[in-house]
Amino acid sequence: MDGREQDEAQSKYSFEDCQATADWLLSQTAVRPLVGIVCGSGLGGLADALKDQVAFNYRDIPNFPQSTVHGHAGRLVFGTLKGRPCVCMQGRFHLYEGYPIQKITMPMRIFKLLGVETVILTNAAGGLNQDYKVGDIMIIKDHLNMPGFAGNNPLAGPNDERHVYVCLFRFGVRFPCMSDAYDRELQQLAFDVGSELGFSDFLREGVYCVLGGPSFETIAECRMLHKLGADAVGMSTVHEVIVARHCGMRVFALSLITNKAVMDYDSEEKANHEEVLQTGKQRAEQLERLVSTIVTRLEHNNNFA
Ligand SMILES: O=P(O)(O)O[C@@H]1C[C@H](O)[C@@H](CO)O1
Ligand SMILES: Nc1nc2[nH]cnc2c(=O)[nH]1
Repeated sequence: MDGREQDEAQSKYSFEDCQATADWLLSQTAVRPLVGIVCGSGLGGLADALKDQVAFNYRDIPNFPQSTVHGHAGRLVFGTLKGRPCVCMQGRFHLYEGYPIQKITMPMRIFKLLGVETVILTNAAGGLNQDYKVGDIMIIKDHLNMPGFAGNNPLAGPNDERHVYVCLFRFGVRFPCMSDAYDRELQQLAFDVGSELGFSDFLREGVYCVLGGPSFETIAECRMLHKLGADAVGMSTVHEVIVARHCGMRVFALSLITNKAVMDYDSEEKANHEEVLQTGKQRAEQLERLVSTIVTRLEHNNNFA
């Protein structure tokens, strides 16, 4: 996209558009969520854990994109997790679906306007770290934003300063900090909860690298990403994190290691989406317990970036 196209894309998802969508949702449900959850590939079962659900198909929500990927149901579910009001995206959007980056991250701004304070994101990822096993859950402590290196950042384009000054920092500043993108207290909380639940054997922490997809990586690419410091590779999350932090929400993110990245020319293994969904099913119950227990321990947050 050139600069003009980027400006156009950005203006299509303006504050007013997001506000209209948020107002529509708030008029349809009495739930006032403080926690927003994004389910990764094959991890949509998390949404089923919500009680007293009010659910919307993405196609029925004004201005909302549509899910096109198998394993992403395309529903926005409001409800409570152990009494805590939540909203859960059962299906997310990816760059490779052909959407502008501003569109795939728009739900983060909707979360903000709904009153969400803490965002919990999950994804399926390939393990680059040689100590990782399929089924491990990696607490994301940092990221490598490869599309961002090439100028594809969800915050590119005009920054609506009006809202910075007039609307109580609803969106955010021109140059947001990302060295504190992943909340350290929440990472510690996740380790504590994981240990109480007996999950320590498969709980890790590491660096997630986002690529555009949809092709999986070559062997040379996996080797390079590992050398650059990535522990896991995927096709999502980072863009959402940037927008969530831009508008001042606290962020916690998890990768389920659904497959081992192929690093060796002698290997017969081949990354495939069926394996990704299958591993999601196998770890679904533990992931759900981990996330719902973390949610019950969250404190109120006013951490504006
Ligand atoms: O939405 P996530 O990041 O969990 O989805 C990953 C990346 C691709 O969409 C898909 C590949 O199997 O899983
Ligand atoms: N890019 C990428 N995304 C994934 N999502 C799940 N596994 C993988 C993988 O190996 N590579």
